[in-house]
Amino acid sequence: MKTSIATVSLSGDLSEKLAAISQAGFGAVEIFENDFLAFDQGPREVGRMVRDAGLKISLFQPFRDFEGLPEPQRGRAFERARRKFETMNELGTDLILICSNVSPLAQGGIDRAAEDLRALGDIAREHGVRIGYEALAWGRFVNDHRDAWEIVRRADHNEVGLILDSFHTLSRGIDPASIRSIPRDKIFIVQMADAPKLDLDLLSWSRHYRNMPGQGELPVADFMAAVEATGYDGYYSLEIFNDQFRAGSARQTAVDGRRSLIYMMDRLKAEGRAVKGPSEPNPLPPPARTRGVSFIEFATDNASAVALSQLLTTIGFRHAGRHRSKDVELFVQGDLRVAVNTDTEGFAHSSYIVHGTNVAALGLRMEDADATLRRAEGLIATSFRQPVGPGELELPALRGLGGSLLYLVPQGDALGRQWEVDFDLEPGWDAHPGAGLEMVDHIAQTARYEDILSWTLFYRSIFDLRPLPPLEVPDPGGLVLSQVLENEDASLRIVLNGSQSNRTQSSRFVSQFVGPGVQHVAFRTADIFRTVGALRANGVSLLPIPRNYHDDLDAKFDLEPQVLDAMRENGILYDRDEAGEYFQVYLGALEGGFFIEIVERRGYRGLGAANAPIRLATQARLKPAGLPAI
Ligand SMILES: O=C(O)c1ccc(O)c(O)c1
Ligand SMILES: [Mg+2]
Repeated sequence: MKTSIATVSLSGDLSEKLAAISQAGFGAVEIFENDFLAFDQGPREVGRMVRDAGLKISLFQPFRDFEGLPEPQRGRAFERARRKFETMNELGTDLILICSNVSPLAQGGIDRAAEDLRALGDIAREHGVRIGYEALAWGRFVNDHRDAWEIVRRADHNEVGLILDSFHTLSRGIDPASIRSIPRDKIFIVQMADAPKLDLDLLSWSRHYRNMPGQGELPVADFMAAVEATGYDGYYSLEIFNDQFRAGSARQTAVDGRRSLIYMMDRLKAEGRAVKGPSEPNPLPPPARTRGVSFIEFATDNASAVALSQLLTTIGFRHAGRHRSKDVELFVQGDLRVAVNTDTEGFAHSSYIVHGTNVAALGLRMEDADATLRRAEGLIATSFRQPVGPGELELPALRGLGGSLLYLVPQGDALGRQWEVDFDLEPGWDAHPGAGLEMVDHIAQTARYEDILSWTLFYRSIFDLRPLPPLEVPDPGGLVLSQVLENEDASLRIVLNGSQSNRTQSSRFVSQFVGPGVQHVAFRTADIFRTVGALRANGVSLLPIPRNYHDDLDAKFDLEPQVLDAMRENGILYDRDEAGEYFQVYLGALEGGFFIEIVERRGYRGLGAANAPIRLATQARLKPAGLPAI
């Protein structure tokens, strides 16, 4: 697959963009005219910079408002084009994009447009360049690739071809199958973009909300499959107009872009919908199944470890053992494994220095850990290794959110032995029902707002987690975007939260406390009332929920009075969906803002989104009194 990306997709100046694009492994770049015009070096120097970065220029764009003009504008448009061709010769590119006319002066008429393109094709040929015609979704007369193709067909000129752009086709609901009957040599380049479904005018939607294939909701795979069916073997070129990407890290956006194309192509191949060219690299290992969370590892220091260990013990964990060669203590309850790492060297220690006490690593149970590692590397994720003691297990690991680690824990024998091999364990260490906490229900990670799409793609492409429709949750300090991802059997649920306001709990966690990372973990119990009873007997205080909330519950749901009273008394939140019921309770936060949630799920599938604003408001209100520390 030949990959390319438009400079308009990234932040920074032209040289920063080129460095990021080259580093992410793209073969080519579309030079967006503004990036060139605003740069302080001439076309020859820019061409050299591109080649020095190991890239080609796939396209120079856009050339606007060309076809179907009356004189004298028509003559001027030709003159303008001639000048661009000269620039292209100096840049060292042979393809320019002409987007369909949006000018009120445009006259329309398919044959008039075809004649204009044919005449321009002659001039292009003299300059050794080609022109590609693209239907903008909001073009005045041409807004559909089928019409653009008819114009190109009638222009009947070697130097005149079609440019397809998934956004323009899919945003208008045009069936991409219509691409299958276009001859491949007339498709000069294919631009790729996805987008969330929004009820917005086409131009604003396109200019602000495009995202990478696989990050949005448009049927980009069907579009790409249709292109593949033609035998097209040119560039897939990302053209992503997105406000967050313009503000984010160019390097990250470029990596995400390459990841998205590799992921899309891999999906198509797996479904038998892509042409397998001889030059294609080996397919990625298929996404291996995740089987829930194996362990959670905190990085901390000796002083803070006291409070953390105490918290774990009061909620029913027992100390189960100690690492053979590192300062790591293991705590166990039900299927839960929590490691508290106070080592003064290695990864956890660096994590502690940077973030303070935090969840430095998560262990994910993988059906095939090695295959997942290879898949992740194929999707240009960063793997991680650190020295292990003699005879100790080395788990494959990836860099995750905020620099944390995701250990890929193999299933079967190795999994069972992981603790025995590396830890000195106390007798009966793995049979401890404690307060009834059995497993991890979900992990909530807070990210920078502009990084949520990036991590969504990460979890989706590598771990095959399915993103649910994103939600906006009100916090007293602003809105929080909440993106849930889950695996097939919902044994792994990850919630990504991020906010544009700097006054929300999420933003304060990122900017003032820990940085991007795990902000809360929800443990699941089979009986929340019993668990809460045990916790209270241990002196654990729970987040008190306002009376109004439970009065409203009473009005909304037909609950037993004793159950409602018990919920009121213990600050238990409640929700119900067509599949069942959900109970939630929150503990106070540690210094830095990490907190624990406890849930009971009776068939219910969601995460209690309706209760999140109540919880956020309560945490914000109690902040000065010290229950939740943030
Ligand atoms: O928004 C635009 O103007 C614009 C310009 C060039 C393109 O290729 C495109 O898809 C959109
Ligand atoms: Mg385009």
